[in-house]
Amino acid sequence: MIEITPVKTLDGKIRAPPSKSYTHRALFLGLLSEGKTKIENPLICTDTLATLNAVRAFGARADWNFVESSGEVEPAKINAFESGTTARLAIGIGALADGRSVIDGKESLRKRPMEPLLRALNDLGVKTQSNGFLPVRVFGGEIREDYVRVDGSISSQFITALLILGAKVGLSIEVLNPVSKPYLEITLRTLKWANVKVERDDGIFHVHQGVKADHFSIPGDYSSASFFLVAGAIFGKVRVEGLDKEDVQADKLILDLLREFGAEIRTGKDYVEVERDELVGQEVDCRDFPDLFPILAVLGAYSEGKTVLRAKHLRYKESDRIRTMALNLAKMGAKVKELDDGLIISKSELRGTVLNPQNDHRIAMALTIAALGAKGKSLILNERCVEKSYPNFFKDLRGLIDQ
Ligand SMILES: O=C(O)C1=C[C@@H](OP(=O)(O)O)[C@@H](O)[C@H](O)C1
Ligand SMILES: C=C(OP(=O)(O)O)C(=O)O
Repeated sequence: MIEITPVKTLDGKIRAPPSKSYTHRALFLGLLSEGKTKIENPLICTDTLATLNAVRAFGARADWNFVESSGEVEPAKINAFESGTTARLAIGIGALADGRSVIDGKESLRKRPMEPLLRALNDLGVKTQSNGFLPVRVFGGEIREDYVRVDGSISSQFITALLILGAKVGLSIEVLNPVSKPYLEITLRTLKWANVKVERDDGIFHVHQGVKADHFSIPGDYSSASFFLVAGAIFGKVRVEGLDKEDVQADKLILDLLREFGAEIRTGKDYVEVERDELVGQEVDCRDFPDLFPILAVLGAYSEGKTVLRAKHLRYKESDRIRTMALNLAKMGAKVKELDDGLIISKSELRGTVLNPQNDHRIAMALTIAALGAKGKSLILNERCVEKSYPNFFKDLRGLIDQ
């Protein structure tokens, strides 16, 4: 556990870690591309280690900065740890391997749904075995159809998995009720960098066969940066360097959201700076940026009036993020009400206490920021869960406080 001592103000800068979403995609597209693919500035964390291990298990020679592959995929046993992105993308890639692949994970990942992707693979003629959750067995090697419909109402990762599969075999993918839509833009952008041709026709993606990935340069991660950007809005001024203003990441929307809450935002060539101003609560549909939900709930606790946050699929992440945030913020004394699809939180005087993020990295990071303004010290249990996406989070926080 780690003790968090409240701060009076923050005024400093950090450098954003690389993007987890881009790193996953670069590694898997390197696997599917014949030859050597270079990866510059990859994120090294538990989730991307699961993907690096998977790429090796599927037959490539790979390390953090390169993947060398025949372009073919061998049957493999995959342990995705707790990485939903790794598991879903690996299940799709298992359809290419001539034989049986087994994709499994641990703890929270075994509770996260896989069924919409399995149904899509079955419709393509790929045999799978599972109860709709991990472990999943995929009997690959024969894809008999080139058109598939997929339900995107629980996760965009099912669609990303099919888009990446389509780069090898050619697929038309009809998407129903998509959530987290900007993550599809990240997928399309990395497919473009891998010279994959994709045509869009309303809700249908036509992915042409053929992938040649030579080089990826991973941009800064807005999801990880969001914790410190919100800290700037609440406690003073924070500059985050290494962020690309032109990026398509879902959580780049934190900038517009912070403006709507009332914070001062300044941007430069590769940085974003947030400064405290009068914060007023907002009603936000978080369906397209689910990873911002935990830190937006904290922002709501420091904003005048009420903040309403909604996104039903938040219950299917590393924890039930609606319940976990509501319970912990209530324990801090926040005025918070859990809804079926989100929560309502009002400006509250928070008090330090023992906080349990339920092993969910984004909850641990959000509660840490909440604790910085509480009355009295807090303890965060199992804080090492942040290593899933942001191993240097507490180091960066200490650096910011010491500036
Ligand atoms: O495609 C990706 O890289 C991700 C998609 C999102 O998941 P959902 O599409 O399941 O919401 C997001 O929560 C996750 O952190 C990463
Ligand atoms: C949910 C997340 O990632 P994944 O779905 O890959 O586990 C996350 O990073 O918050």
